Amino acid sequence: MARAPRRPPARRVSVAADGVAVSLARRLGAFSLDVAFTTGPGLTALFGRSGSGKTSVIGLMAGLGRPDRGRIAIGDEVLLDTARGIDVPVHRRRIATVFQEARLLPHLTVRGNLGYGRFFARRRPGPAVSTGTVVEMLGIGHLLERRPAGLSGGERQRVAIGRALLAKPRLLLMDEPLAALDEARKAEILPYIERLRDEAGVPIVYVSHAVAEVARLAGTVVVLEEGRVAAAGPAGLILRRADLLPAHAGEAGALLDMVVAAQDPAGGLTHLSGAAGPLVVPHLARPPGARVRVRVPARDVLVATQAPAGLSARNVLPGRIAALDARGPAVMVEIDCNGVTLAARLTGASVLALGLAPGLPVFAVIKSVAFDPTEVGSRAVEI
Ligand SMILES: Nc1ncnc2c1ncn2[C@@H]1O[C@H](COP(=O)(O)OP(=O)(O)OP(=O)(O)O)[C@@H](O)[C@H]1O
Repeated sequence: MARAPRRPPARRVSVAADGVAVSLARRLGAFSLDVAFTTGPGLTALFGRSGSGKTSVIGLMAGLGRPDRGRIAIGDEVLLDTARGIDVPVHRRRIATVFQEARLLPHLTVRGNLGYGRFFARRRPGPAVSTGTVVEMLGIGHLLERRPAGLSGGERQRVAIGRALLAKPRLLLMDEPLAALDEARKAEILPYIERLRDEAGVPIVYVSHAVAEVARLAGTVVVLEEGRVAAAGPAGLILRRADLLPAHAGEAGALLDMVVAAQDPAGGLTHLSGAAGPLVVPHLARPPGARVRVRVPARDVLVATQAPAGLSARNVLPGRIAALDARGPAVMVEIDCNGVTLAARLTGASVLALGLAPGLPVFAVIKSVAFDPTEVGSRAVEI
């Protein structure tokens, strides 16, 4: 069995100019929360299994409870510092929260609910985002005169996001905003959250326990386990490392930033290009030139030491073994494909039989069924 060299600890993100620095400690009955992390300027996922403390962190950040010890700063503005006696009241924190349930005001129309968000922005400094911009970004123009009861769950969430944005927040907290929606509604709302991330200019802290959702949306991932930060860093690094995702190790995989190169409607295929090499995936309804993020789960990658022939898989990328990490019966193999790291999950026996070792030239074979169109993210900017 291949033994991996000990890895350095997870890389941590640096504090961006408008990033958020959080440290919070609180005892909640038998549960003790003690976390410290910083966010990037885009979307940071708070990721962990049920009961790891995600909602508790969001609640303390929103000011819905007080930590025993803690500090929260957005850029250089300190909202909470228990050591210095600073505790900015909730209504002056300018942190907006979107919950699982949209919590719209039922007697008001969508327009009225959005107006309610604007009401809070009146005396807040900085340029106001226009209602028209928010309505367009979230695709809710046709809903303005309707009441919440007549909207789908996904539509209600889009209105709740719009209302939150119109309150001119400095930070948007989203606590599992898709959890109450079925798969079709989730697929419908994800592109709007991507636009929000890329266009609204407000940092987002997004709670989720779904790898696919985090892979699609996050620039930075903070992994919580039993009230502690188990790992934090760029999404591409955290999500491919089974050792950093103990509760989700079987779902580890690489994130590839790619561009739609060409469509092949007759074959029902889309050709993607990226630094790792070209990939062919089932048809994606995106125009040529669109930037996408593709997740390649490690369990869907095979490793060959010679260029495979007579293979039905279309996606074969040359590379070199970068690292081997034995985890129980499985070995996580990192493959450097032209500067992009792919991960493959092999058995120890396969690693021995192939004689895999760092530096060895190999071919990563990706089963094209690995590409689920609903898992492919859009990105207008680097995330
Ligand atoms: N007020 C409280 N008193 C006692 N225990 C609490 C309190 N609030 C939360 N807890 C406990 O803290 C732990 C973390 O809960 P939290 O809701 O933050 O987790 P989570 O990661 O958001 O979970 P989920 O994904 O299920 O929402 C749980 O064990 C919960 O029972």
